[in-house]
Order: sequence, then structure tokens, then C-alpha cells
Amino acid sequence: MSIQATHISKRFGTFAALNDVSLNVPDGKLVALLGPSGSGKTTLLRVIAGLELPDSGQVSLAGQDVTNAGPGERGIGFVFQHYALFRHMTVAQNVAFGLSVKNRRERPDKATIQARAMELLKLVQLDWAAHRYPTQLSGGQRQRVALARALAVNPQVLLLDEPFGALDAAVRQELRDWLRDLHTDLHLTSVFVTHDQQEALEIADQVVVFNDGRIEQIGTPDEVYDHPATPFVYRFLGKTNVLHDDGRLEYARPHDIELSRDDHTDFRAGRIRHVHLVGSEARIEVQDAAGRVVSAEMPKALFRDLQVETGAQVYYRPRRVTHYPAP
Ligand SMILES: Nc1ncnc2c1ncn2[C@@H]1O[C@H](COP(=O)(O)OP(=O)(O)OP(=O)(O)O)[C@@H](O)[C@H]1O
Repeated sequence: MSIQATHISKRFGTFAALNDVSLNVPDGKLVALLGPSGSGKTTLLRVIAGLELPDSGQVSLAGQDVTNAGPGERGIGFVFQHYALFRHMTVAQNVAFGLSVKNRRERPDKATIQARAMELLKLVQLDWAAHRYPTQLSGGQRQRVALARALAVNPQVLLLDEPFGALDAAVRQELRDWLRDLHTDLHLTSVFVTHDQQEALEIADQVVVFNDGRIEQIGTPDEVYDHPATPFVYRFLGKTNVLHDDGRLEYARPHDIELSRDDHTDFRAGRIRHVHLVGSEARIEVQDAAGRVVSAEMPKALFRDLQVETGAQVYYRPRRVTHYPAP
């Protein structure tokens, strides 16, 4: 089910949380709303869900105007940042909740509800935990229960607010891959909020970069990473070297900085200030005579081949730069 949000504005008092934001999510896509804290991502998600009424603008689902429809009428599944599971209910009861509170005409019988809950728990690989309570599960497992619960009412649209925010790195990675597969298998249209660039770039079909209540850029992960439309997007998506500002901004990523022991045309001289070896990567800080510090990143083996250490004279060159007009 496609989602269109058109010219959405939303104020809280005098503060403009969303400023004329328009977003089109085609049917079946997984879209990330990415941006710093307070930039309006959650507010847009809540407007799409019907939990917040916009001051102006329109929300449509599959071409139908739902701007004034309540959350229950939109056929949307919602997963919040903090595991909002009911502590006094078992895992299976939590998953069944959405179905068991439907009005009598729409509510399936008890056996059907139980079977559906078990089916969903199998899908999230937690059928073995059906009779446990949420406190007896790990954070990642609880988050999978929250997803199963959101899926119980057969939504065509799934909205996720920082779904993996509170989890450690390994579990986050596992759940990301799993969400991507689930999204494809169930043919959902999903929107998730994150402030983690890696997460957005890894699993989304489209990334929407927010800044200060506005959208800075919408594109595929490759488009926003390789062709950031604004300096803000460039800086937000990864470590940035600012090389020189005479007239315009020149940015380069650390992995695009080439290092050499020898001087060549176009190379600039500097000294190695720090070397951090992190996993398979070497992160090298080079300081030039003017005091500018440039970060370079390369595979550890390549750095070893250079045979230089902290304090050594080196030469560097950006392989690829992006220019912006001076602000
Ligand atoms: N109900 C509310 N009343 C007043 N201000 C609000 C309300 N909800 C959100 N805001 C403000 O609107 C701004 C945008 O909030 P929003 O939650 O959309 O940001 P966000 O990009 O999702 O941030 P985060 O990543 O921290 O969740 C924030 O400055 C927030 O304080």
C-alpha cells in the first residue's frame, strides 16, 4: 500500500516540528527517515500513523485520503522505540492483543486468535517462548515479539520508530537483516525512523534525510551517499574531511584519502599524528604544516605495507572530492 504525505506542517506551540514536508513511499518499499535528534522524523511517522493531526497537509494510503481517519482505521502496524509489551501478559497474549480487542463483528474466535499468534511467533522464531513473560526475554527477543504483535492485525503498512535503538551492535545487525527479509516476504510497505546512518544505508530502499523539520534529500542509499545534495547530508552520512574553503567548500571521505611515503604531483605533505587500528581497518590522522588534520582510512594490511608510523612524514591526496558553494 503506497503512502503519500503532502505538504505536511506541524507546530508544537511556536516550534515548527515539520515544515512543509512531502514524501511519497511506493508500494512495497522500505524507507528510512534519517536525521539528528529533534529533526521531525518521529512526528512525521506519528502523522502517517494517525497519532498526530497535522496543522496542514494531507496523508493518503493507497490513494485514499486518511488525513482525518483515526489510527485504528488505517490498517497500520506500529512498533515503538521502547518495547511496549504488556508485562503482565505472556508473549502469546501480547501478540494476540490486537486481535482480541477488535470489536465483536471483526474479532476471530479464540482458537483462531491463538493459532494466528503462534503462526506469528514461528515467523519471528519465538514460538518456543509463547508462554514466557516479556521480562524473561532478551531485548532483541522482546523487539521481535513487538514486531509479531504489530503484524497480528495483517497490516499492509508497518511503521517502526527506532526499532533497534536500545540493542547492542550484534543484535541490531541480526535484526536489521531479519527485518529486511520479513519486509520482502510479507510484501509490506515500511517506514522506519533511525538516527544511525549505517542502519539506513544498509537496509532501506530509499533514505529520507531530515534536518530541522525539513527534508534535505530523498534518494537510494547510493544516491544520498555518493551524491549528497547538501553539505548537511554529506556530513551526516559519514566522517568528513574539510580540505580547503577558498571560495567554496571541498569535502572528502577518509577512505578517499590516499597516503604515500613519497611526494607526487598533487600530493600534500603532512605528518602522522595518530594511528588507530580498529578491526580490519587503520584510521590515520595526518597533520599538515598549516595545522589542518586530515583523516584517512584503509585496510590494515595496506597501511602496514606503507611502513610508516606516528611522527613520520607522509604525503596525501584526496582521490575524490565533493564541492559545494560557500555558505
Ligand atoms: N507533543 C509534543 N509537544 C511539544 N513538542 C514536541 C512534541 N512532540 C515533539 N516535539 C518537538 O518536536 C521536535 C521534533 O520531534 P521528533 O520527535 O519528531 O524528532 P525526531 O527527529 O524523531 O528526534 P529523535 O531522534 O530524538 O526521536 C522536537 O524538538 C520535539 O521536542
